[in-house]
Amino acid sequence: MTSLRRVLVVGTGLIGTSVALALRERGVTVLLADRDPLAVRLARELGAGEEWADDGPVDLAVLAMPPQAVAPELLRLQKDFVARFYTDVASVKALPVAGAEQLGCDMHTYIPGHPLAGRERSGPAAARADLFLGRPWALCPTSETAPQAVAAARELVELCGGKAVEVDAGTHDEAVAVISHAPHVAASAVAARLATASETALGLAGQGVRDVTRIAAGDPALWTGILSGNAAPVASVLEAVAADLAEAAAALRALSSGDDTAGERVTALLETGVQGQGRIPGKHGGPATTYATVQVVIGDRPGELSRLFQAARDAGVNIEDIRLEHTQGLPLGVAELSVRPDAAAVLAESLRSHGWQLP
Ligand SMILES: NC(=O)c1ccc[n+]([C@@H]2O[C@H](COP(=O)([O-])OP(=O)(O)OC[C@H]3O[C@@H](n4cnc5c(N)ncnc54)[C@H](O)[C@@H]3O)[C@@H](O)[C@H]2O)c1
Ligand SMILES: O=C(O)C(=O)C[C@]1(C(=O)O)C=C[C@@H](O)C=C1
Repeated sequence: MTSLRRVLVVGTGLIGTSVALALRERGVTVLLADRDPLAVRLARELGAGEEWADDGPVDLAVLAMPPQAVAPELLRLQKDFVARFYTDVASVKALPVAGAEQLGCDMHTYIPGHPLAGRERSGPAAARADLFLGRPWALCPTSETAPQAVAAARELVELCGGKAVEVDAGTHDEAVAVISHAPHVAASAVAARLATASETALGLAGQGVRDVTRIAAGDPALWTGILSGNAAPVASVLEAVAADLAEAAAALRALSSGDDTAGERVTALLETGVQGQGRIPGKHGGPATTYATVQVVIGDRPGELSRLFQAARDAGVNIEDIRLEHTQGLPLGVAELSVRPDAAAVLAESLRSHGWQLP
């Protein structure tokens, strides 16, 4: 078993700094590098580690930069014998592997990786130590990757609280086209309609449109790199999505022209959607759990959420998920707490008895 004592993070943006923070919490010495000195300084100030001064090799180097930058950077680091092993976190895997092979990188010490966790914000300020907790983390060893490199990456994943999933690079890229990359483009297409929507329409926006478009706020430059690095698989999924959308539009057009039978064609798509959505595994990769929700009115002021969490803790109830709905123009909102079904009544009663307002 390898033991990661010193890890170098190259690229101290959202993912690199999150990895660094998670490792620091587990007592690992973390060194930080980025081509942007401000990103390193901010990561350092956030407690993610110390600036790398090239003072002796590290156990593992984590390359956390845009996909197209991974292979050239790997070559540069390997030439300087910076680390025993190297991994990356890029959202596509065939591209950096092919690039590393073409550039003549040492493929024995390189273990390609990809944590399936992220945010729609970039940079160190958005980093979180708990970002990877319970999340899948793909590891894509090539036929040349040394078993010790795989063990080092597995230890990294474990230290960050993720769940390692070994899969080859091609299968990974096909999979993420369906579960991440095409959904991002679809979210952008829906969000693009909002760019010209009326103020009246935007003023009526509820949680639905927020849920569907959250990821569309991601960095366009980063996402152009991701999508172009997985172009063919993403194009195939988008063609299927476009065909479904065209069919739904045609059916609704027919319905509006008086063809009452066309509604069934829409229902068919909605039903397949329910089926597909239900197949997404639940939290921590286990089977999907149906949680009960408890709604609580909360004031829009500092400390209100932590008071609510404390109240749930006092009631002995674990909050599985939380959603906040803001009430426009009012200094309050509604927190929707997802809890195990058998805990919902206990939590509701306890909150009421402590003066919380439940609608
Ligand atoms: N954003 C997500 O949700 C997410 C999730 C999982 C994986 N990823 C992958 O993680 C990687 C980083 O994404 P991010 O969201 O942290 O981006 P980010 O923009 O927050 O950070 C990227 C950092 O890399 C630095 N950088 C770029 N080229 C460099 C180079 N050659 N050498 C050193 N530093 C360099 C940039 O200065 C920046 O600080 C990408 O490959 C992305 O595909 C992103
Ligand atoms: O939750 C988000 O904000 C994400 O963008 C996360 C997400 C995803 O699609 O699940 C996005 C891209 C990454 O490669 C991995 C994770």
